[in-house]
Amino acid sequence: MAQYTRVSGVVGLITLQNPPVNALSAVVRQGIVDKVETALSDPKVKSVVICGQNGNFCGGADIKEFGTKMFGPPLIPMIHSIEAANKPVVAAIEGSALGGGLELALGCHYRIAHSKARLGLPEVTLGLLPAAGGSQRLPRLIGVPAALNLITTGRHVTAAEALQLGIVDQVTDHNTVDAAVKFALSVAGRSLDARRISTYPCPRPSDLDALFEEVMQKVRQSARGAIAPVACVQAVRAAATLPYTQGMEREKELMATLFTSGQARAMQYIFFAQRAVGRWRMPSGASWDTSKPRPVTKAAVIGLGTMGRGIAVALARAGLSVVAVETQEKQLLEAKQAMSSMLERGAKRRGGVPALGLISYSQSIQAAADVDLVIEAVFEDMALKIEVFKQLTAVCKPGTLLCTNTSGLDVDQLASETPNPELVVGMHFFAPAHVMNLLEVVYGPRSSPQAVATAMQLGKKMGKASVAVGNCSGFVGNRMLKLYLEQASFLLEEGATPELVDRALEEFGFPMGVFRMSDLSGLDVGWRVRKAAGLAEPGEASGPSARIRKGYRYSPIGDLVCEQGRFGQKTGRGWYQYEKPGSRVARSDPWMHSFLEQYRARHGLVARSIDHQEVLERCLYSLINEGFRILEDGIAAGPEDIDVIYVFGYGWPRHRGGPMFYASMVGLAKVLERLEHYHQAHPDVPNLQPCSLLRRLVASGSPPVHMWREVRKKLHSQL
Ligand SMILES: CC/C=C/CC(=O)SCCNC(=O)CCNC(=O)[C@H](O)C(C)(C)COP(=O)(O)OP(=O)(O)OC[C@H]1O[C@@H](n2cnc3c(N)ncnc32)[C@H](O)[C@@H]1OP(=O)(O)O
Repeated sequence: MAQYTRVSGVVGLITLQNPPVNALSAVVRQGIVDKVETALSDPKVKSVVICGQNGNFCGGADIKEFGTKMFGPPLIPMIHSIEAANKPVVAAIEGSALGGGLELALGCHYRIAHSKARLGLPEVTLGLLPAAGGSQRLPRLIGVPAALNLITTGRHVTAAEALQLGIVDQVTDHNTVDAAVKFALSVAGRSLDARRISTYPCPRPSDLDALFEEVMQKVRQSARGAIAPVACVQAVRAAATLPYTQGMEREKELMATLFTSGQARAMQYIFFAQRAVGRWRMPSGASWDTSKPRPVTKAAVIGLGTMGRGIAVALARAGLSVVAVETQEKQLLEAKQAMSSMLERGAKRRGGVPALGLISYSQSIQAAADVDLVIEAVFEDMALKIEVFKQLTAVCKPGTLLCTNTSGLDVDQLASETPNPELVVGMHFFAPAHVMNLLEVVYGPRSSPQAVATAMQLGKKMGKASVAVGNCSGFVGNRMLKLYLEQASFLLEEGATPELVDRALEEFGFPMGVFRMSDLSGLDVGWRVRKAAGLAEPGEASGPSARIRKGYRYSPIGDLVCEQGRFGQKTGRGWYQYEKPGSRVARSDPWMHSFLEQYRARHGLVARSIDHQEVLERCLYSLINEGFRILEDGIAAGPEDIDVIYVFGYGWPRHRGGPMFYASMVGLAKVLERLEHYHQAHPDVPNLQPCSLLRRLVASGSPPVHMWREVRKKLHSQL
């Protein structure tokens, strides 16, 4: 709703009231319409200020209303009536003015923002476009190039940037409502002819066609099949080429297509999933609302390889005091240099001061004596990690949380080597750790809820989507990835090329196909893991047993490629060839094609034609099937956890909502049928056998994603 008061005798103050972000629900819209009318019809009122309750202007349309029947006054006429008012209306922007919130502010005649406010049109991140006039007013106000940038990326700008761009008229460090009221008093009675943005001509750059062509090309390339960014460009083009009313018609048309699209549903699902994972729950029943995190102001990072460096930088950026420990002097000096330039580059990009002073460096683990939390980031080797944990136990003050950065080692085994296993959790960061926005917080059966709460809060402070998951080999992300990689290798054996597989996955929306991605991360990492697990065997054995391990189908192709010293980009050769070691542009490699032909010939395999659909079904459905197993095992609390992990950590296209959401969009019955089909065709691949939760969900009528937890609970209670 909205509250109305008269202040300073002549200013009508309208306060939006819908905690926590004053979203424009039907009741709020009705409130605004009513209170604006009251203010405009009151002869004592000379000007109006619109603000939001609790230091937050407005987080935009109420996203929860999107899937439901819309009630209440629509946004567009509401904003028009504000703009058409004959008394000045001033928006007092604190907190955020996003989406419909900024569109409301653009309908006002003036905008005053607090210096800490954030403004933006993030609709594109929800699969939409700013369709309450935002796509038509913003270019008229700040010009086409700047508006295109904001609308197609959805990025939030600071008050300072908003002032520079001309979105706001004034920025204050003091009470924003007071400043807006003062401003409203100063402009009372002034002509508003020049303040109605919809009446402005849209500034037309001379090279309009070239500009739109360039932006459209860029957007199509980075959108990877997402339709909203393309529609955003089309809407801004309408602003630049059509009169306002026709532009509004075009905006409406484009929005109608987006609003009901599966992509918008997927992106809105991810918006809420990202928030839902913060409400974590452990199988013991302990949860986010019953477990209080410990304060962490000082942390240590042990081991300054690639991961350790990124983690230490991310901690310092989050404002923590960091002790960075590396026992090798040369490594320590290199790390110090690299981390300083990472911090400097980051500060330059974001604006601000690099947090160099927050990091102290040491060669001795003793330096971790007084920290609240340690993140061990040494080499992925259990014996080494156990040794480091022993030293930490001897050195650290009692109660220090011991976290291990591992991508799949047994957190519980490590915990059992310490006298206080309840203080041990896994923190699986993704490389580069100062850039990637995902963190898997891994709890073992003995991790205390407080340790989990602390790691989750720290992850949030570091700006990462943090997901609490149970302990198993590969946790959630890598456990599922293993099956995806495995299918990709099988497809090569059966006749596909790396190019074909990658093209199918990139057309689906992944930024890189599986083989290009493996070349980027380094093929030797997985090879080492397979050797340690007794899977990779040296030499080019032939015959049926060469492709069987532990009774099941195994593809040694990746091992053979590594035996050639082809580790990907870093060696200039992998699944593709590169101009030189370290180059990034993957080029098709005739060596690989003849290697695959020889491999098939040696193993008596006859290449067959494989299409994109088979690539997608085999790679994605096997990964999804493992996702269902993970839910069944209780390793992830719900499908949202898996989807957030995949969208934030594994490049799953956001507009497809994550693997579990995607499965529900495809139809669970179809996924089940295709898995059954492929399992019949490949009975030596047990992972293709559909898991019982998937079968159970199909048997219960394929309920929507948010109901899967219930079905799983019933399944468990019957076991
Ligand atoms: C007719 C169609 C018109 C469409 C135009 C639009 O306006 S589309 C919406 C555009 N707005 C946005 O995309 C903003 C979304 N919100 C945010 O980015 C952030 O919430 C925030 C405003 C920057 C605040 O961030 P903060 O970290 O402080 O809080 P949370 O993100 O945790 O949010 C708190 C709870 O509020 C819920 N929520 C936030 N925004 C909305 C919204 N627009 N509609 C409905 N609900 C919203 C959010 O889900 C949190 O609630 P939970 O119960 O915890 O999920």
